Amino acid sequence: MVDFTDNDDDIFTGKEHTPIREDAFDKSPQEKIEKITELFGEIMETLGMDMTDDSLKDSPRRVAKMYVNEIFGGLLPENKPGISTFSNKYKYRQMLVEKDITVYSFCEHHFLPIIGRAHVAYISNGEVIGLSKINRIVDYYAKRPQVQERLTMQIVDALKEALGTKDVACIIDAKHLCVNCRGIKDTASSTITAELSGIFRTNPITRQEFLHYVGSHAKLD
Ligand SMILES: Nc1nc2c(ncn2[C@@H]2O[C@H](COP(=O)(O)OP(=O)(O)OP(=O)(O)O)[C@@H](O)[C@H]2O)c(=O)[nH]1
Ligand SMILES: [Zn+2]
Repeated sequence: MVDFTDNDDDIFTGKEHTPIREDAFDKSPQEKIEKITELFGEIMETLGMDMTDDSLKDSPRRVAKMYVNEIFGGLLPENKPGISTFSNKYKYRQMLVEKDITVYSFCEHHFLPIIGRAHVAYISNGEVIGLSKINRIVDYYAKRPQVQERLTMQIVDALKEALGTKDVACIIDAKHLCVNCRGIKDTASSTITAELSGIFRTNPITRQEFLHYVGSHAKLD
């Protein structure tokens, strides 16, 4: 069992915490795979699938492994990426933007994909972060059942903590398959969320500069 009380992951805390129970880690990942295999098999049975069919018989285990190890791997705090920061020796004082970060997440209402791009910016307060770590942070929080608003806030919070600055922003532009392929079936629409902190919130020029770099037409005022 993971001792969550000693974990600095924000999975249990903060306004944007992922709703997860305190006994979430009582079962090991392998135990979760076994249980989900059993339960997903029942779903397929109930739908009337022939579970002796060659192509179907291993699907429950495939889905279980995919849930635990891959698409919901961000529910395990031990998968949080190690974030290496360096001191800003070269005194770069401008904005850094990591744009067009691929987002694959899953809507917590329908468990269908959310597919899009994240654009992340920060202004160094003495520390700089390895670029790929920004992509890794996005990926870690995306790999949970999510709503896009919370995902956007979790990314900003993780970077604020890692970099020791409030000057962090994130915009996500994503398509929700629960809107596109079922229900209202609007294939054209996408969703933009923006979490702007520190100077990105207080200074319109900084905010416009960020929007200019990411080429967003979003009107945030
Ligand atoms: N705010 C927010 N809503 C989301 C997100 N992903 C999906 N939703 C919405 O969650 C809502 C769930 O609404 P319900 O009425 O309970 O579900 P439903 O009957 O399947 O709704 P329809 O999709 O309209 O058919 C839907 O309107 C979804 O579009 C998200 O990231 N943020
Ligand atoms: Zn949905």
